[in-house]
Amino acid sequence: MARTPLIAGNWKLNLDHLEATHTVQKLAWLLRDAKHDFDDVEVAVLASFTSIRSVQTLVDADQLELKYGAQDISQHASGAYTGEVSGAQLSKLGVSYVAVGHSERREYHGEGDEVVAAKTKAAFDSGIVPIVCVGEGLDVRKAGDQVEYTLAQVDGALKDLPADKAKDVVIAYEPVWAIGTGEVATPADAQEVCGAIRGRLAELYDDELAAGVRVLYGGSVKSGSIAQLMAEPDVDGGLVGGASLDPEEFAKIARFRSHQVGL
Ligand SMILES: O=C[C@H](O)COP(=O)(O)O
Repeated sequence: MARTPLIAGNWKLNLDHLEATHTVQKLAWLLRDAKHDFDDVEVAVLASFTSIRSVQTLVDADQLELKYGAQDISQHASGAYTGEVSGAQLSKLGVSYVAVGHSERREYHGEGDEVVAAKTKAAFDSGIVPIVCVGEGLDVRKAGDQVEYTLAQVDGALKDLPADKAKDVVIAYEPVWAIGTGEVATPADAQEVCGAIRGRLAELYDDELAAGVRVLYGGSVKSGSIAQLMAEPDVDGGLVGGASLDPEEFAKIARFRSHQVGL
């Protein structure tokens, strides 16, 4: 089954709404004439809550072929949860994607499997596709337990998720030791775990569902490394942090096909 590659930029705690507007304008301009190598690649940016409305206005007004999303979602639908943002609120802003279970949420906000599963469900309940982030830390990698550790996170995030939702989930394998460190996983490292994730999806659901789910790699992705990562059979895109703040670099990443070997 053909999977549409997804290149998603996670801006994290960067860019106010004016900077976000400028970044999207520049990105759209850089990608405007990329039709030949870009047609079937989806590009998205995950903005701070304060920027989403501005990004929406721009994307709608200029009919940009750019998706956008949020970096977090409340597990609750409404109520006395000060500071939280619900799926319904995000959905009203035309959000397509939301990151769930990012390692920075797990580490700094104590989000464990239960919360990640609840947020995954909350996203689907509002018609938003969750990008579920999983991946091991350095100690786990050194012990050689990266596959087992990451698959346990996949099990936790998808617990009780029915197949009609799971078929649309996006999973991002982000080894924590590669995030923001400049140390990108080798294509073989990425493939090992991304392939195992697809295998686990086949066990949890079935082969057909597993074959349709997009599995991204994240961790110091740059324009110089994306093409080789994308050449791996089970890597369907990138979740890009730092490099997504630079529209020129991010556009180059999105146009990975133009610098894939042999093209
Ligand atoms: O969500 C994105 C990842 O945390 C990767 O961030 P990075 O590209 O800055 O390493």
